[in-house]
Amino acid sequence: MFALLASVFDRSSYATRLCGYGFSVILKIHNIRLSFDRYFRSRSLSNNRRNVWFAEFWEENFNCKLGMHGKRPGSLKKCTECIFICITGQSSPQKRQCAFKITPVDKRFETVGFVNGSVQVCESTQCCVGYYRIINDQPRVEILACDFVEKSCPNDTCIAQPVQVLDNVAFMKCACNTDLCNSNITWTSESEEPLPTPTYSYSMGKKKAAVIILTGTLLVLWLIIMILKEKQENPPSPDAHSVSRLCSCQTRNTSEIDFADIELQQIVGRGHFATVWEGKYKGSMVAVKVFTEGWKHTFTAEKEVYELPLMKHAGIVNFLGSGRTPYESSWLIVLQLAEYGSLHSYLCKHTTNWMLSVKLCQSLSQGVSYLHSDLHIHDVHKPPVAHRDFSSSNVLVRADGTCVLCDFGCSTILRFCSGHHRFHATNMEAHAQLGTLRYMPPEILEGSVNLRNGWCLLQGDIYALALLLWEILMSCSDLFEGGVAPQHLLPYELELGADVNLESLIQYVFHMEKRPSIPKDWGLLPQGFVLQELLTDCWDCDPDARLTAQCVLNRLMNLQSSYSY
Ligand SMILES: Nc1ncnc2c1ncn2[C@@H]1O[C@H](COP(=O)(O)OP(=O)(O)OP(=O)(O)O)[C@@H](O)[C@H]1O
Repeated sequence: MFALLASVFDRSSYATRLCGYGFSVILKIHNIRLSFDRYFRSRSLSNNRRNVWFAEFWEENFNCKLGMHGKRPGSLKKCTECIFICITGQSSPQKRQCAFKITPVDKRFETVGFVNGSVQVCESTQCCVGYYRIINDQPRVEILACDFVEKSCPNDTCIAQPVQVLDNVAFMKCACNTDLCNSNITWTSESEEPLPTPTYSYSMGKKKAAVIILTGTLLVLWLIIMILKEKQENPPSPDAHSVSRLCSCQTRNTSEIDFADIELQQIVGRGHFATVWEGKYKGSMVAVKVFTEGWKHTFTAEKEVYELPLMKHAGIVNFLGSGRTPYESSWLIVLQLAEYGSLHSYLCKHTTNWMLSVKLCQSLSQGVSYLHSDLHIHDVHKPPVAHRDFSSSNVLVRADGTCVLCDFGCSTILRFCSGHHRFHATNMEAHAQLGTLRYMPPEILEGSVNLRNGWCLLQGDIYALALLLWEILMSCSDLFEGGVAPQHLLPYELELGADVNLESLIQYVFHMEKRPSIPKDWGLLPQGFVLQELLTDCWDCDPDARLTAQCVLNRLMNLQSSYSY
């Protein structure tokens, strides 16, 4: 009985808000309502799968299929909790959701929020709008979307405003302030009364233009005077320019490092583009990445990522500055030293226990989540960055057992500058296939994605993140019978050998949809199923079905609190 009521309430409370159908149960007794609220808010995709109404609700609203692993028929993607979290914006579930539909002629509304199928999550407004064209006295949907800017929209249903005639076409507009309220237009008798067609005489237009030009000129003059005055009164301090403002193309000015202040001691790593030294700088141990002449573009690309605003984070290796060698033939990036070196060398030398594995996995996911985040703090903007070359050689381990991300030479900054669409990959390298072969997602191996689409690049990172999590978990002795973890292997090393080639990877990962094997021992462990599900949801062959890094982190947090040794 309770379960039945639960499903009814579950459906009604969401359905009336999201779908516009169903019914509401209003419980008068406050305490009962509170406990009902608590119960229903605790329901999620992972703990409510037996509730058939809930499943139906997810499948209908997010156009996905529940409980599908491996192959999926047709084009339906698998439902994940992140479908909801992604469309509602990772960190702000209270963002307004509006029904979304646009005609091909007006694409401006695409940019005012994140679009997922027929739903748009508004970036900066609480108002949904609907524009209907009146054809043969019938309204035909022209645009359903979030409003351009925050305007007043006091109604919670989309009540049609009186008909307007523009360019001999009759339009009707409505605006409202509840989720998906613009999917239905409400008619009133006044709506049918057309507003007088705005008519502008030529002379009126000219007068108006003159007034606008005059006001504009005065305004610009006033602004110039104010800026000059401000500059005279407050000369810029060195700090005032440490973060440039307003546009996501802004960078942080960092200090040039004088090579004479660095004492190189020993080589700690070599990559394709650079040699990394352990050294001393101003009394602290640092890592110095030295790029030789031919790799200036990689140096510049990597430096650009480190110099983005708000890039200081516990999950990203700390960038101290950059410089050149005395004879100007090499470029340097100076970084905080990660005491254990790369994750790969760490896992080759150590097995871990459950707590340490969770710590490594969590800090790694935290770093990826931060790197992918689109952050606006006051007027400073950190755009999302797709790493594009995750591997256990490009993740470092610090002395406290946490992971930090490094090596941004292949990364793509997903700019949002004037003239570019949201999440647009703007650098030339973005269009090339980059990264370490073994960690490339199937869609990139096979070449079936548009590499200009920033979202696809982020989804590619999640696939590689899954392989990294697998590597960490495979070294966890608590996850194996007898407490003995196997020798560390790279992903697909067991199946395809130490030197994988493109053809065998495409065949195995893309056509056969195979992934690194998950030990049978995990089936016997209480957390084994959750871990397996986490990995399969991240390396899913359908990139849209993959979790976001924030979801991965949330799941790992739950895991840590649920299982301890
Ligand atoms: N901050 C650091 N602290 C300690 N070791 C580091 C640090 N940065 C890099 N290393 C070591 O140097 C190796 C190479 O570094 P990195 O991946 O940045 O170079 P790369 O030439 O860009 O490599 P790739 O071939 O992966 O592109 C790492 O795998 C790691 O072992």
